[in-house]
Amino acid sequence: MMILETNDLNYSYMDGSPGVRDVNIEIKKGKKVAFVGHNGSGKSTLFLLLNGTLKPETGEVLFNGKPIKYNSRSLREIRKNIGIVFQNSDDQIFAPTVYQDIAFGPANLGFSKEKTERLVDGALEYVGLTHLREKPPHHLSGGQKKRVAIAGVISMEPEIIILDEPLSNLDPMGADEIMDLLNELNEAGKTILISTHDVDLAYRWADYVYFLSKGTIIGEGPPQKAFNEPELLKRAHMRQPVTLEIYHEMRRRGLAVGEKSPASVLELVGTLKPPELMWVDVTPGTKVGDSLNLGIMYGEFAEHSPYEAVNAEVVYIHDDGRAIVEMKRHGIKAGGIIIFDVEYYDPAGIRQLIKSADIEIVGAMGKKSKIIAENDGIYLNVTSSVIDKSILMALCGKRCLILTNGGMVDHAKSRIERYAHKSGIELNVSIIDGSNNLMEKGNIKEKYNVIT
Ligand SMILES: Nc1ncnc2c1ncn2[C@@H]1O[C@H](COP(=O)(O)OP(=O)(O)OP(=O)(O)O)[C@@H](O)[C@H]1O
Repeated sequence: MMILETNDLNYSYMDGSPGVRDVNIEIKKGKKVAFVGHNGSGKSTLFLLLNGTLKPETGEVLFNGKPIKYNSRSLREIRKNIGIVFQNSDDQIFAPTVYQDIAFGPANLGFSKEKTERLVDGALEYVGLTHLREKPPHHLSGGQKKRVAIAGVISMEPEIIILDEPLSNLDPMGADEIMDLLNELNEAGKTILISTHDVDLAYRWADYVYFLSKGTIIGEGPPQKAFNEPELLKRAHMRQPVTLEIYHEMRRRGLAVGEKSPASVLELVGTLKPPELMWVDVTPGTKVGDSLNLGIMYGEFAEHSPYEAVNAEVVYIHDDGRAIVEMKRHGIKAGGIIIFDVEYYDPAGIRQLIKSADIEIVGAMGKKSKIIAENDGIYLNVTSSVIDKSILMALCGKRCLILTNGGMVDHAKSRIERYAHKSGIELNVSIIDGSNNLMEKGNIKEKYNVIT
């Protein structure tokens, strides 16, 4: 059964502006869905209809199979279960302190003072804003305000979270943090809907995409299919995502293999076809006969062993600092990834682990892990797209540590397993959590024979 669906939804504004027309959508529980469309295409109107803020002229919205009724009881249930985060946080945040602002929702639902306090403090911790509990929200940065607005919604424990343009006005790091948070909420079972003009974001993030134009759904599907329809993109006033554009260009030049469009940089790298002779940029002083390290080949490209390091011998140096090199391969072992559940964190243990397992790359997913690492002065090499970047590093022989917690531990494991299954590469992966005593034994390298 669908968690949220609409039947022939129609809505026009009082002044006659058409909001949405004949909209039919079906959202499965636990999915990440993006609504992509030009300015004024009806995304915000649709979102307000989905959580009962607007009442359709005709058609219906169904939550868990039941049509929304526009009486106060039904609307209360809907607003509790379908939280909406507005595009402009200032439209949502109004109380004198961050705490009071987040408490507004649960208090309005009639929860006791104790329950409200527990929910608000939980939400504040989740979004990493506990230290700003008593601050006036209008003194916060754009990214912090966005997190207050998200905390206000999650404090009501909704099943669905809708975010209208969640990344507008955020800098790249702030945007990564919000997406990280949304992925964490999704891993915890929430269904997440966003609207966006950002095709790159919709392409890499969503499980399913709807394209809107002039209030109507003009196309839909999994991103790898929908974004490969040039006519649809044109009608939606959208362009192709950069990853896809590069992939198609590489294919045209015979540099990529495989039929399935890559969804990420990781998958794009997987399509690369290895030439035997190639041009590369070289540093001044490089001589003919020098050896360069170019990365790793595997699967159908590895000729003699499961993984092959590709070195290249310089055979010709051109005046402009480029050289022609000839590929030389030798079999090696790929690196590995340790997933560390920070619920079982202790500062001395983690430093010992980094040292004894020769960890070269440390990444953190989720606010809690980042705060723990920051407080302990642990340098984080990677803070966004952590799983994919760790896989890329492991493929180049590096040893990586991912700090995370909660549902993200299993998510990281299954993402790496899925990659290993699809690509046929066996990556060395291990989890450190409460179920093993690796941290206590002192000699992690021996106990932890995964990374060698
Ligand atoms: N309060 C309103 N009163 C009258 N017309 C409105 C109102 N809000 C939106 N509209 C109109 O409804 C149509 C859909 O607007 P909507 O805000 O839903 O689009 P959108 O896709 O969210 O746009 P954007 O990407 O710019 O946020 C537009 O023609 C818009 O002018």
